[in-house]
Amino acid sequence: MTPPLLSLRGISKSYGQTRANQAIDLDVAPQSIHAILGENGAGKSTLMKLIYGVEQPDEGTVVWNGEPLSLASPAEARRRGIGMVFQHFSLFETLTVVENIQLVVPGGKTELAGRIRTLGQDFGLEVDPLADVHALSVGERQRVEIIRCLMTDPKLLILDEPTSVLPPQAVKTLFDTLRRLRDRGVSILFISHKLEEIRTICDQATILRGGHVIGTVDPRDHDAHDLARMMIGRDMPDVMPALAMPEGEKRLEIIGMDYTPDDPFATPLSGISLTVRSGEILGIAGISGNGQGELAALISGEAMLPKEQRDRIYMMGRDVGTLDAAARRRSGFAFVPEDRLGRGAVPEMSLVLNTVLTAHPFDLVRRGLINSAGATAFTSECIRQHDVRASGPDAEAGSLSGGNLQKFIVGREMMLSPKLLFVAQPTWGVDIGAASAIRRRLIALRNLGVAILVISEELEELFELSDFIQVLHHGMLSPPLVTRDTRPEDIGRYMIGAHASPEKVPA
Ligand SMILES: Nc1ncnc2c1ncn2[C@@H]1O[C@H](COP(=O)(O)OP(=O)(O)OP(=O)(O)O)[C@@H](O)[C@H]1O
Repeated sequence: MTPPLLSLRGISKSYGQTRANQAIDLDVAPQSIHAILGENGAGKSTLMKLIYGVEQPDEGTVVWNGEPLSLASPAEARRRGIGMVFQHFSLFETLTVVENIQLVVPGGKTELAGRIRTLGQDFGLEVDPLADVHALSVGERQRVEIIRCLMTDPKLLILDEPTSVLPPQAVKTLFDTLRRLRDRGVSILFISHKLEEIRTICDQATILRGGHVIGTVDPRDHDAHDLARMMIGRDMPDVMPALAMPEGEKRLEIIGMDYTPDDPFATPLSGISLTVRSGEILGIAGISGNGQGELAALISGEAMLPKEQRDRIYMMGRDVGTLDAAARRRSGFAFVPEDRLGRGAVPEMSLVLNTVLTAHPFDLVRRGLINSAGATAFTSECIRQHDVRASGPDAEAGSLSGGNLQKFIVGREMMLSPKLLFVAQPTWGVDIGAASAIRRRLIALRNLGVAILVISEELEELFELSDFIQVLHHGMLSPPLVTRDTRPEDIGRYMIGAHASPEKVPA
C-alpha cells in the first residue's frame, strides 16, 4: 500500500475546558480527495488549523511525506507544500487579480499574469489576471484564491466549505478542477456539510463527533442518510409538512423600489416588488453579490431610501420608509442578518448581552438597567430550545463554533414572536442535523401564521422551505414562482441571468 502523504497520530487540542480534538488519527493518501465531516463544533476547523500551522497541537505526532512535521506558522506550512483556501475570501477588492497574487507570490506582473493564465487553462480556473477583483463573481474570486494557493505548488490543499458560496453551475466547474488537481498529484482535504457533494467528489471521508474520529469510510458506499447518522449519532427527523393556509394579510410589501447605493461596489436595485403574507414563506434565490446585501439593508432599516421614495416598503400594512431599524422591530419585525459576526452578534460580548441587543423589549431592560436574571433565563431557554452547544449563557459569542452561533442568532430572533421574520442564509455553515431543525422551526412558525422572508443561496433549502421563490439577479427580481410548480433548472436559469429582462411583478 502506498504510504500516506499526511499521517496524524493521537492529535489533541483543547481550548480551556473544551477538548476540540481528542486523540485524532488521520491518514490522507496521495492523490485523494478526503472529506472531513462532522456536526457544528465537532472539531473540523480546529483540525485544519493544526494541519495548516495556524495552531499547534497539545499532543500527538504529524508525519508528512514520511518525515515528522511540526509547523510554527501557515507560512511554514506553505513552504512545506500545504495550502489552504478559507471560506471567507481574503482578496483586496480594489486591486486586480495579479496585484492580489503579487502580494504573496514573488515575481513581476507580466510573468505572474502568464502563470495565472497557464494554471487557469491547466486546471479549468480561467480568470483574467488584469481584471479588478470587485468586478468578479464569487466563483471567479474563489478561482483566484485557489490559483494563489497553487502557485506555491502544494501537495495538499485544504478547502473549508468551498461550495457554500457557489451557485450550482460553479460547483460543477470546481469539482472538475479538483479532480484534475488530484489526477496531477495533489491531495485535497475537503470540509463540507453537503453530504451529496461529498459522495460525488470524495474518495474517503473521516467523520468527527465531539472531537473524536468516529470512522473513515468510502463515502460512495454509504447514502447521505447513513453519513448523517454517523455524524450526528441518530436518525434525521423528517421534513415538517407545510399546512395549507388561507391567504393571509400582507405583512411585507415592496412596491417598485429602485435604489442606487453610495458605495460604487454595491449593486443598484431596480423595480423590486415582492409581497409576503401571513402564513407564507417567500424565498429569494440568487448568487450573493446580486443585490442581496442591499435589499436586506433596506428591509431591515439599516439603509434608508432617499426622501422622495419613502413609500415603497410596507410592514404590517404600514409605510415604514421613514422608520429606523429599531422602530421596524417594534412593529413585529425580526431579522437574522447574513453576517453573523459583526451584525448578527458582537463576538466579544456574552450570549446574555447579545440576547439583550434585540430581545430587550421582553422586559430585559428596566429603567435603563439590564434585568440580568431575565436576560440569563431568556438566553438559557434559547440555548436549550435551539440546541446551542456553548459552555453556558455567559460564553463569549466569539468562542462558539460558526454553526452554533448561527443557531443562537436564529433562535433568539424566533423567540421574539415576530409577525414578520426575515432570515438571510438561515443555515449557512450549520450542520445537517441543525439545519433540518432550523428549517422545521421556520415551517412551524409559518404554520402558526408568521410571514417569513428567506434569502438563501442554497436552492435545495429554498425548495424545502418556500411557498414562492423569486430570483435576484443584477439587482432585479424575477416574478414570484410557485415552488411546487417550479424545477431547480428554472431557478438556475434566472440565477445566471439567462432569462430575458424579468417582467415586473404587478404591485
Ligand atoms: N479559539 C477558541 N476558543 C475557545 N473555544 C474554541 C475556539 N475555537 C474552537 N473552540 C471550540 O472548539 C470546539 C470545536 O470547534 P471547531 O470550530 O473546530 O468546530 P467545527 O467542527 O469546525 O464547527 P463548525 O462546523 O460549526 O464550523 C467547539 O466547541 C468550539 O466552541
